[in-house]
Amino acid sequence: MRKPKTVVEKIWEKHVVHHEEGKPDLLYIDLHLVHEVTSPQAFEGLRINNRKVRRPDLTFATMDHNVPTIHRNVIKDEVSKTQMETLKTNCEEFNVPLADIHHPDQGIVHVIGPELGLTQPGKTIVCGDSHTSTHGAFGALAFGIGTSEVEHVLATQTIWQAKPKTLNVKVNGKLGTGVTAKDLILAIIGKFGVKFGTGYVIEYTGEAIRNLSMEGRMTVCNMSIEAGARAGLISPDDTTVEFLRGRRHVPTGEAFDQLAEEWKALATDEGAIYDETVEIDAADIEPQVTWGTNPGMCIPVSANVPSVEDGQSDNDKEEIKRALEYMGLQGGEPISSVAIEHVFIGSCTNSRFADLKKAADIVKGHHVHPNVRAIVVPGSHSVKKQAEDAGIDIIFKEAGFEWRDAGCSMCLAMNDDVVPEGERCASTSNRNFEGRQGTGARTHLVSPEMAAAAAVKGHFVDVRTLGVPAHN
Ligand SMILES: CC(C)[C@H](C(=O)O)[C@@H](O)C(=O)O
Ligand code: SF4
Repeated sequence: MRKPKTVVEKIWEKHVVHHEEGKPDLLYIDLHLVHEVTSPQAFEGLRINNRKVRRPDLTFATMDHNVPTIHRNVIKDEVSKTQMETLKTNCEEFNVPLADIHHPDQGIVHVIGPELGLTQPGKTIVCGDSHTSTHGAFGALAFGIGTSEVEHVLATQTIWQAKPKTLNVKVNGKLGTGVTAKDLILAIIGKFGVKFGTGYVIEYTGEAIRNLSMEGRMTVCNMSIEAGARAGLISPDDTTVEFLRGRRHVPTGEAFDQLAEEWKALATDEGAIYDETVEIDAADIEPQVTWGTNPGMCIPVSANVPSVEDGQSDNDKEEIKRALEYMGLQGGEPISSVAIEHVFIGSCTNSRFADLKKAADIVKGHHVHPNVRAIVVPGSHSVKKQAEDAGIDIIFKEAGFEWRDAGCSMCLAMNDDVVPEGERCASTSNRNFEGRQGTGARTHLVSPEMAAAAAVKGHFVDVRTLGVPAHN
């Protein structure tokens, strides 16, 4: 009998171009996604060395980090403006397809890849961006790379990579009503820490993962990097196939059916061996809120913010102390008593149509709290359009939310959408580091549903008490 293999092993074997014992492998790359922040020096390197982009047809660029999400034509920041102009010039010169700021395909790079069907099971996918792990939701091996590696991939369509170890994160049972994929990944990182994935590619398995929609799976894989992992992925199944059916860059008819069978055959075989396995029970998970300055510093919405004395070691205590100080919290107060001034619904973690729809379901018939400024930033132009066609923009606007154009926006302070110093934001993004949403800004990571509920109440609240429809 054939030796059972993991999805990672199967993809790896199909992509090794050169192997030498004890050295990294040279891997073929099927899809290279490019954005304006990490590509300028890479293209410049090609120019200096008089090289071409080897496979422009396997390369796709967009503008996301720097783009304004209102007044599209007014780019105030000089660096942002230069980076966007440079990407345009580079894509023209090197023949790389580009969805620029005004293009109907524009959006956050990790939202548009799947949306266009560029992201497919079994592919090796890279991008000069750490959240490339998002694409792993499709059973692709997708990871972020640095700018010098971007240049290498542009020039050769390959990359040197040491074969990673595999870590099975098995999620048993079912998530409760009102508990989302975002709560799941926050709870995983909260339980095992922000370093437990270091050196591994995580494969998420188990009943709760199988039951997730593709949007939910993308949310989970997106945050693999916040667990320290190289990448995170989920074996392809019928959910994956159905999401991709009919998308622009996938074949149709019989060719699709054949491809779908190949995709499903990539799933990890029964009995395959992982280097490590951890397990968690979905039923134990409550809606989560981060209280501190890394995504592992999260607690259930019913819990109290930890106090310095709760630290297990001196180091722990020091970390808690610093985080409490930065976050302007005492320690010991219920997280639900913490008032917020901003709500951001967006980012590559939670800005897809399904995310916006679920947030809108909570908001409907309510109004944003008078002390709160709330914005919704669709992940792509096409998400925006889909939401508008469904009337979701109206629900948000009537409730007092701002309805913006697509981009990374308030996820990171690289554009005009910034949280002012000392102010607090409930955010559906993936990073709550010091200064992430602006100098001195205080970020609390939550699900779209929890963000919507906080916008209405002006403080964190268990969304389940507002009566939420059953979905993940
Ligand atoms: C700007 C980019 C390099 C960065 C990343 O790699 O993740 C950004 O997307 C982020 O989320 O911090
Ligand atoms: S939305 Fe945020 S996390 Fe995602 S790519 Fe943009 S800046 Fe990075």
